[in-house]
Amino acid sequence: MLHIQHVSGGYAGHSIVKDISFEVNKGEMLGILGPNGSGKTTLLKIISGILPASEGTISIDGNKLSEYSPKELAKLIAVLPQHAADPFSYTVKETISLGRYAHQRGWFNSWSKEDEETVLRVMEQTGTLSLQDRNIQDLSGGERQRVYLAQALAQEPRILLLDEPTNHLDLSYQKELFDLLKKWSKECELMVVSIFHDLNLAGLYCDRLLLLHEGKIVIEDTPNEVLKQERIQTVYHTKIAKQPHPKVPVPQMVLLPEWENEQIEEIYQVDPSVIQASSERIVVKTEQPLKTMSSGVIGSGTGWYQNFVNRHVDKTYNCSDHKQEMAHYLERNGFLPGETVGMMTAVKLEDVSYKLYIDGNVSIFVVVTAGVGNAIDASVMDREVFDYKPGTINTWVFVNGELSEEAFIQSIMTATEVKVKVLQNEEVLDLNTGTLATGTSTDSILIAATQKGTSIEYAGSFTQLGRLISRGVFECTTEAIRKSRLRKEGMS
Ligand SMILES: Nc1ncnc2c1ncn2[C@@H]1O[C@H](COP(=O)(O)OP(=O)(O)OP(=O)(O)O)[C@@H](O)[C@H]1O
Repeated sequence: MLHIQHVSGGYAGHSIVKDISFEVNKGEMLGILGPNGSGKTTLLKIISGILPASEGTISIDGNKLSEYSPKELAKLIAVLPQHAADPFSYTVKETISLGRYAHQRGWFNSWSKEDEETVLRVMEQTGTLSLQDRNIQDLSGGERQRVYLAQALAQEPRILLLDEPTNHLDLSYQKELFDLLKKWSKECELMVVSIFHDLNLAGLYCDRLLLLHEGKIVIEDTPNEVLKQERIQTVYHTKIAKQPHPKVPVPQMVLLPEWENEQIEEIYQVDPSVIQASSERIVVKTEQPLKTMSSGVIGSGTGWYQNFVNRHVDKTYNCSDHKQEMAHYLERNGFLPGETVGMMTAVKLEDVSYKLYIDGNVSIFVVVTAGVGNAIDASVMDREVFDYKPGTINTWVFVNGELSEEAFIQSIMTATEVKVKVLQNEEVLDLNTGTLATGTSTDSILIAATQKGTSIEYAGSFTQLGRLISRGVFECTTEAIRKSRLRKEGMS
């Protein structure tokens, strides 16, 4: 275990880092964060023994750093410094082989089979094998960085200290490097202490993070605890937002640019002028992207979208990969799938119902197409499994306002509750069970907000927005169902 206790130190009698205490266990990765000049490199230099600590103790497995000989320390600790540059004209393999120095009994003629195998292995792991005969000075910054990492790994240290190791690396090498370090730290019980400027990379790979500010520890804890929006904004003096990683349970921090504020002046409204309805599709195309939560075939989940397409398909529509087919359809018709939410319906689109609803400084634009031929009662558990059928109720609610995450979710709840009520009022039945239907098997919903203007925290049925959604979805869904039923009756 690496144990740092009340360590202070700096340059020429002036303390840069003050009263630092933390521990790193075997197999653990600790990330050091902090703004420029907060003392990260100074702390790393003190841990490696390059700079003496003016106060406090550093010990490895219970023994103080000062009790180890320089050669013993060189076996224990490897350092990958910032902007490593080599004035000598070595080949890549020679440079990496220098990492074996501390393992050799005498410098001449003592190159062992184990040394050779270790160097070959780390060259393979760091992707430097193909560069082995090149001169280190002829490499790109990223290639050189990998060579120095290989040199540090060839040392087979117990503790690896890294100062911004991804400095010159492109995205794929950043990921590869940390995937490798994570694996090594666990498998070889390596203790890794690394400085990061990229908070997201640190949050993704480190077991714990230490945040430095003006030479002192602000907090040392798990990434989720350290990466709090307020704290990072205060320490880094910049506007950021925290959000969950889409795949793994770690936080991610995103920068909020200044132009985000500037655009508040130009408030953009979504209203009936943006709709284009034909028998083939209903399109809402907005001037600016809207923050969207939806269950569309394309563009589902949360994102920013500018085109909203409800496409008519025949009742017999059957496709093994309807997502891909829909993406091709959108592309063919000039909509970029990355900017579009796409839904399908077998309902005649002439029966669409849409309207703008305004209450003071909040307004919503509701668009509903509703076919109830496939209506089902969702409370009936034991039913035969249906194939995908596009006869459906598609509900779009565009909000002119800035919605919180809660408001997005509550908008979906409110709209769904109202839809169910409309189906009851209209006495729509599940044809299989004869009970009142709650929806169809393929209903889709979309809440899209301009994220400008009035800030809206909540959208439950009792709030201003909730009441607008209740009224809008109630009226539009009722009208759309009636239109669709009338058409069917007219046809029969
Ligand atoms: N050799 C030195 N002599 C005197 N002062 C130094 C020396 N090296 C660094 N400093 C000062 O110590 C302070 C901390 O520097 P350090 O390099 O540790 O910060 P850092 O957090 O690593 O910064 P960065 O993110 O910019 O790399 C800075 O004010 C710096 O000017």
